[in-house]
Amino acid sequence: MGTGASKPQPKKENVGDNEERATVIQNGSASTLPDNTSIRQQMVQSNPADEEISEDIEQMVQITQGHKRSEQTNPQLQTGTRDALETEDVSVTFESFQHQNGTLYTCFTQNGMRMYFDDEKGIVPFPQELYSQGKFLDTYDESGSLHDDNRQDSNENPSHLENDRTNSVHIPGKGMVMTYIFEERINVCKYYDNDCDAWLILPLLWEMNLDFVLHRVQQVKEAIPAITDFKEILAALRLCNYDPDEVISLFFAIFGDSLQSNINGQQNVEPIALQREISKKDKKIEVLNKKVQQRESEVEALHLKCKHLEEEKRHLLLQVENLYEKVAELQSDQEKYLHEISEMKSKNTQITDKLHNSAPLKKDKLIKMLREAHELSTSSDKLRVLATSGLSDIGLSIEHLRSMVLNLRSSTKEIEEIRSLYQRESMERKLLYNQLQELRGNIRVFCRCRLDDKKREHLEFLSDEELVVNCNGSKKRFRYDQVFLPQCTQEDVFKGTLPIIKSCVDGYNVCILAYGQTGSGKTYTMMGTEQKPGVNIRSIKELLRICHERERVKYVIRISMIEIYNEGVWDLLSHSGNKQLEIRSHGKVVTLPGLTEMEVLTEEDIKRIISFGEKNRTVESTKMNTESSRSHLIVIFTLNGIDTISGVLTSSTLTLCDLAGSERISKTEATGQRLVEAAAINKSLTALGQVFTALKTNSLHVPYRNSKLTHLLQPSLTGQAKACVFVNISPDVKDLAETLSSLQFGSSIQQIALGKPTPHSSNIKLGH
Ligand SMILES: Nc1ncnc2c1ncn2[C@@H]1O[C@H](COP(=O)(O)OP(=O)(O)OP(=O)(O)O)[C@@H](O)[C@H]1O
Repeated sequence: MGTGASKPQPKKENVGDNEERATVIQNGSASTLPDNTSIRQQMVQSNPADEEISEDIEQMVQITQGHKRSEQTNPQLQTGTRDALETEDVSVTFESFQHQNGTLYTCFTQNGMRMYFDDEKGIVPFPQELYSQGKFLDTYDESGSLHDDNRQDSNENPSHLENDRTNSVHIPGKGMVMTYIFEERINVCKYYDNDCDAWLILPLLWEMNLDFVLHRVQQVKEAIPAITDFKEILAALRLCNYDPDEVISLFFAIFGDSLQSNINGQQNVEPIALQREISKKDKKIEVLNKKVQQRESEVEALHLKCKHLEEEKRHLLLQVENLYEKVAELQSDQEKYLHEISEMKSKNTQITDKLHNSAPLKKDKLIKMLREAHELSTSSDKLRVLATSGLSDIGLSIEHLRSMVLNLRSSTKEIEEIRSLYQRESMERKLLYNQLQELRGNIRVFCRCRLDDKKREHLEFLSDEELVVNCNGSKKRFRYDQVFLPQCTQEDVFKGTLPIIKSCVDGYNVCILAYGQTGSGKTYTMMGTEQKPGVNIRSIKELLRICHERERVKYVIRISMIEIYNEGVWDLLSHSGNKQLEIRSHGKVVTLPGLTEMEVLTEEDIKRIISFGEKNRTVESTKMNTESSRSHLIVIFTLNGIDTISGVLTSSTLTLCDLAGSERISKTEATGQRLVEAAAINKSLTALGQVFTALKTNSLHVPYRNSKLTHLLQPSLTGQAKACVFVNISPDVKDLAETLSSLQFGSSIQQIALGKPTPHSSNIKLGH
């Protein structure tokens, strides 16, 4: 650092404390004392309010110097004082004592005696009684180390310190770790700013121009070439007191062996950037997960509201119907009354006419007639009142009816609005769920090791994502989305496939494949046993469960079973037996005309149909003189759904594929029929590898048609699909070469993303 001789020296850093502290070291000679003007200048510079204290200090320094000088000029000085001053390293330490009433005392210790400056009395010993009424702030001794009477070492136990400094962070490979902002004394590179007349921190980029710093950054870079970001290194250097060794150990402690493998050139990935990327993705996944959950509950709420409104609408319609009936009844009553009134009126008229026209009547008859006329008039009045009230009832009912019809209209409108909102929310939920899947990768690769009591010292399972194979003294490390240890259950394994099975119900084509040498556990993983069912039965059970749960969508599920043997495609569900099929393509649509499809409603249906297909497979295998492990078994479920609320149609397929054994021809020493089989398997598995490679390199042409297997799987291995590959391995050391080859195959797929998946209307048409 280019600090000019005339420039003031930087003051000692006093981290996290506003109080000024100063230390003056006197090595037996007055000439080694720092210039007291300089000390004062530093203190004033850092805090002008402390000018008063600095004057005290100046006075004390003068006293100390005077003391020394007087000792030189007066050899008769008291012996005790002389002895004390003649000790080799006589030091004066300045301290600040904070009284609980806020008063700050500036003290100094000389010859073991703590003194302070009193305004009236001058320099006097520090009163004993004050010790319990306040505390000493931090001081530095001559070695530069910090003393603090009132604190413990902050490195020992951070938990007692303030809580807002405590936090946690996820470090890939280490999980969630606790963090704490420590308060430490460190070296800081500053420059002298003439304009401010102060020492300021040199910004990172300029600091890089200093030889001192550059040299250290270079040292770290040379030791760990994987860390290329110089700012990252410099930041670490700053925190480690510019000690490159400490930085190197720090990086190794954090990033561990991944740095080592980078040094050995086995990977090109920059670990820090990658780990940050992973961290970011993890956070994004977490946010998306929350959003998905939120959307799901919103969709559920809307669905409930919709149901409720439909119920209300039905209820209102019933009421309207009742009212119509009541109005009709009242109208007929009204007509009846009106009719009766008119009849009475005509009767009345007739009687009056009779009275006028008839010859003079007898008195009795006249009285009787008058009474009758009176009665008629009274009942006519009554009828009129009844008719009037009937009419007003009708009016009221009509009014009620009208408001109900209006209500009905508005609730129909509301239902329509909710329906469109629901449609939007459903789409959004699907998109979010899909984004989540995309982040995790549309192709997930799992490794599963068969359960075996054989020793497996050549296999080391580092975590549930990593395993190492010891091969002739060298170690090969493989990383997958998940590694299932031999003791993992069928349930554990199935859990890994759950998310993509859910996607299938949302309208995405999904494919689950098991790859590995013969006997490595592919069939066990896919089919399983009666007691321990594998992915096939569990996934379709889950499909049925989700379909059943989504009341608003009506699904039809169909199953078909295919075997690919010697590049021939066979329908295993055909009742006529031995039926070979042709694959046809129209653009991206793949069809298998004549393929048998059966509708399934329950788990029992599926078990029955699959066991029928397996029997067919065994019969055919016997006829063809082969073993089931020499062919690929493909079970396809087609899901057609219609959303009863939004009317949206979805169509998707779940393809479950138990591949033939992947062992190499050279190892099997096959001849004749076996050689033909092995060549066909080799061809199809090589084609599968080529398809994955083309996808990995984003090739314009993906060679799906190189084998029947890849041709058939095309809809499940394109941008619109999601796939999951199980790499099954044997723990037996004699299978080491095949294990390595399978693991390498899995690793090559691991780095592929299928592109952006989209739900679609069916693009694999079966049985037409
Ligand atoms: N994880 C496991 N736990 C218990 N048994 C297992 C496990 N994996 C495989 N097995 C058993 O190992 C034997 C071979 O497994 P499986 O038939 O599934 O192998 P495969 O890879 O399908 O062979 P192939 O290619 O010949 O069909 C079977 O008896 C199976 O039950």
